[in-house]
Amino acid sequence: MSTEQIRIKYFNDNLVRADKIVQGDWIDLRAAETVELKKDEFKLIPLGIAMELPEGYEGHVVPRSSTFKNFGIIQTNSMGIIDESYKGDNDQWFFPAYALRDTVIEENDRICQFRIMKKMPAIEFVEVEKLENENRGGHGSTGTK
Ligand SMILES: O=c1ccn([C@H]2C[C@H](O)[C@@H](COP(=O)(O)OP(=O)(O)OP(=O)(O)O)O2)c(=O)[nH]1
Repeated sequence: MSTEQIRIKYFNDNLVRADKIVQGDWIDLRAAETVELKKDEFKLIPLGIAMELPEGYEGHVVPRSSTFKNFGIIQTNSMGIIDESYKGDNDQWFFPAYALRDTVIEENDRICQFRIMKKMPAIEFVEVEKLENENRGGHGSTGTK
């Protein structure tokens, strides 16, 4: 299995470096500085990294499952999308955080995780009057049991 190389820049000398990972694992990301949030406050938490993603890929950033329990924050965009073009020298990744309680996130706390994904193929929309397929029904149409 081949290994992809990703050029990464760190904005903070103290930040724990990302490890080489086993195929398929998500990669944890860390707060690059200590951030204090009051209940109901919103802040962008810097993740202290910028990357040049492999051509044709984008990055997906989501919270760790323990993030809310540990820090009382949720990610306001649910999932962060890192565009392939977001690769400038100052294109630092960030985590948009909303606090549901007073909290402190310490430098190097692992608050989220990411993976790279192949970008969608080019798509062209073709407008039609009818789709001519059977209706599946939605919003609970298959029941709960
Ligand atoms: O959680 C996130 C979401 C985005 N980004 C960075 C990478 C992304 O490429 C850039 C722009 O994000 P997006 O396209 O989602 O933002 P937008 O609100 O559409 O702004 P823009 O007009 O800059 O595209 O911000 C992050 O670091 N973390």
